[in-house]
Amino acid sequence: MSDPVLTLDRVSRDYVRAGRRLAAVDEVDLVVHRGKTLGIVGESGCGKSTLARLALHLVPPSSGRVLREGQDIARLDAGALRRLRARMQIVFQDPNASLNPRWRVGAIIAEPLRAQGWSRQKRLDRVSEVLDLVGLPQDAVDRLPSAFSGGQKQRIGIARALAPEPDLLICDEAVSALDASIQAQILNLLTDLQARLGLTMVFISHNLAVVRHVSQRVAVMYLGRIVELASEADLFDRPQHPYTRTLIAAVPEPGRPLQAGSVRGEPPDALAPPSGCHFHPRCPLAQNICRRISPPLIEAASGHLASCHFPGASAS
Ligand SMILES: Nc1ncnc2c1ncn2[C@@H]1O[C@H](COP(=O)(O)OP(=O)(O)OP(=O)(O)O)[C@@H](O)[C@H]1O
Repeated sequence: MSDPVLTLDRVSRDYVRAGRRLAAVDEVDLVVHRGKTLGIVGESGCGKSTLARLALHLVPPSSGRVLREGQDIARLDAGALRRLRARMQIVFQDPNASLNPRWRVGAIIAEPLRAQGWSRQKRLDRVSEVLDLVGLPQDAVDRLPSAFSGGQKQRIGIARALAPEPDLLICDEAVSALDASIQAQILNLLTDLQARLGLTMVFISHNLAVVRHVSQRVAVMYLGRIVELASEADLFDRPQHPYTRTLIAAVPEPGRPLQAGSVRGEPPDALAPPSGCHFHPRCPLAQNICRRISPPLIEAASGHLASCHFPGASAS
């Protein structure tokens, strides 16, 4: 396996809401290897965006460590942290919200370079390069975001993220606001860029089909925890956790009727998580032990982690 670019070592992030502690991310262990894409999937509120913010050091962990190439980010001095920030970039969900409508595209893309002290000529050259990389015309530099379609705006967001030559790109619901046909174009662009630039990516989405398209490994999150982690093929062909199986069953496939109601019931309240396995109130396999004991994330099959007392079992 290639070297780790990003490591989360028992990372938790708590918030306090209504006077109570909420574990948005709960003791997560993850490694993202160089040149690979790790997909993170889960329902709204399971902690995906908090995980992205932790990885980018936009919020510090409440406990645990975030390591970049083996170095604890929290221990870097200000200069090292500033240089590191340039090397990890994020593409957001909604390009309409993340692109300043009053700035021309050239200025938007060059902004992170200005912050890094690049000279004007170097900025101009780099903007021209990244426009080519993302398939936008050179004359885009002088236009406002409003002149572009949703898919093109997301290309501008990707160009801005790529401008400072990051080695780690985090995509947080990066195609979720786009039409299906445009989603496919942007996903293909991202996989192409990854291969050409050797990027390491963390690709976050509530949409399993989208995550599958771009990821080599996939982590499934539920209420702040990783409940399953495996290669893309193992996760989809041999899911071990009942939550993952219900998510997969809900993915529409040509020729297969859509399964009604993907996961039964609503996600639990993060302020009052269920006892034992957090998934047990919605699980078709739940037994007494599931209500009492939280299952650890362990190897259910070779290289395939799941936190379930009955991995691989199916409901009869
Ligand atoms: N700043 C905050 N203060 C209080 N609670 C927060 C904060 N940020 C996130 N949370 C809570 O932490 C939990 C995880 O939120 P997060 O946004 O990380 O989930 P998510 O999976 O990205 O969801 P979504 O896709 O809806 O954004 C939620 O219960 C959320 O309400």
